[in-house]
Amino acid sequence: MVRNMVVLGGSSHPHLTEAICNHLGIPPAKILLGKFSVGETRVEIQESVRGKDVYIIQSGGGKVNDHFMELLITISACKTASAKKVTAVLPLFPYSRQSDIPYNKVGAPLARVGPGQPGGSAAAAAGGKPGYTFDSRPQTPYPGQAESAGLANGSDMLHRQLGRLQLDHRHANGVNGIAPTRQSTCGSEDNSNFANNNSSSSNSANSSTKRRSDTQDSETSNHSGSPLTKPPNFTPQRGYRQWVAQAGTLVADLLTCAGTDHVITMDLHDPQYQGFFDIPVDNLYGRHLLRRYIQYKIPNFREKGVIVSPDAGGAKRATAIADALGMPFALIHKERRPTQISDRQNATMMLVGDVSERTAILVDDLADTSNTITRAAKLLKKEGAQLVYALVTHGVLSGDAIERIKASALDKVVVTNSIDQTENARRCAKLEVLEVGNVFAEAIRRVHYGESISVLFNYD
Ligand SMILES: O=P(O)(O)OC[C@H]1O[C@@H](O)[C@H](O)[C@@H]1O
Repeated sequence: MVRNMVVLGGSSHPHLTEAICNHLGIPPAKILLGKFSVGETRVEIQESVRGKDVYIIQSGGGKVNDHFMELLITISACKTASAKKVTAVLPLFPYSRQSDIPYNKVGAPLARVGPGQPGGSAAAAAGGKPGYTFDSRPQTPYPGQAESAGLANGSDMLHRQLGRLQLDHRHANGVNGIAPTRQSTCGSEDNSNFANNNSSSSNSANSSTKRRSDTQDSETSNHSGSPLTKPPNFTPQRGYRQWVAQAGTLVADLLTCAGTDHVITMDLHDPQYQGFFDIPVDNLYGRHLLRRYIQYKIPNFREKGVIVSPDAGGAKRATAIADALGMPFALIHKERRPTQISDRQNATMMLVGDVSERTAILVDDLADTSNTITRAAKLLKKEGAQLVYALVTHGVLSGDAIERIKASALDKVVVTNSIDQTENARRCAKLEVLEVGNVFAEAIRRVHYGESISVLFNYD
């Protein structure tokens, strides 16, 4: 029984709150969570937290925005009720993939587009249904874009902002017989290289603004008489997305403003996200759980197994497990250049390493749509793997993820219950769930008594 501690559970994951409280030997505090008919969140803490250390359990899956708002209100309620210290326990940190720029495979927001629009798939065009694109929407501003239908249909505010950023359409297109030699920072491949070389790949507003004014300077000099050539055809460049919100900073600020004194989380997608806070953030590792699963549940893992990272970003995490278990390692490289490979599904993935006749064990921090792990599994089987496991810390499994897994080459998907998996496990026999309640309970206990958290990172 721990003293002077209150554990409050948000509505995202009651099972985990219960598991944590069981380990700590205290009941969860009474809290009323609901909604007013207008949809606003209602929180009422039904017991005293005065002078107590409060731990609020709320995870980032499911109705993530509602859960986050509920968390902020609960933190604030604890503070105004004179709690001594408030710790937000976020097994999956919400918005953690938006710590810098919006996530996706190529670094631009995944957007729905209508048939016939740039980026709309052929299938979408044929079926008349909207498709999805990894292109930035709205597109990177470029000369003349204000006249395009896409922008005309966009919000007025965005339109105005983009309009301010645009170069003179007539200059860029050589109307009036004047065309700049280097017309824009956000145009052709050539120009994109030019911009990157001069900006150390920074996307910040300042550097972007600077690049733009450099360009305008160069245009002016062109006007003053140097020989001018027709610019290359303009294609919008990926990468410059000044108008896209960087929600990670906002989320960190909101938590701090609401009154959070401490954050406990697990396997942050980007560990550097901790640096967005000026309060302590304990980022627990899920890999110990995954490692133990391999040791105790995967037959002949040492002789037959190979750890695979589905992308370069997860290589460090995967090699840590491979090294600890003395296992070989393979990497799937996502090739973004066009190739002649006829199998379009796998055209952008290449395997580095040998999985032939082996049990391939994919390791990743999270599976959301499960596109990554299902595509990786297909490739691994094609390369001769006998069995494919996917071991991921956070099973977000949104949208059609469960159907995708069921239909995939994956033999087993192992996730922790950092997000509630009750329904997913019921729907998918391939899914196995590891308990994280004990890990979080021990972290909470250690934080509460001022004991070392790092020992939690070292256990086998
Ligand atoms: O392909 P889905 O499951 O949607 O997304 C999961 C991938 O996206 C990345 O951020 C994760 O690290 C993982 O590799």
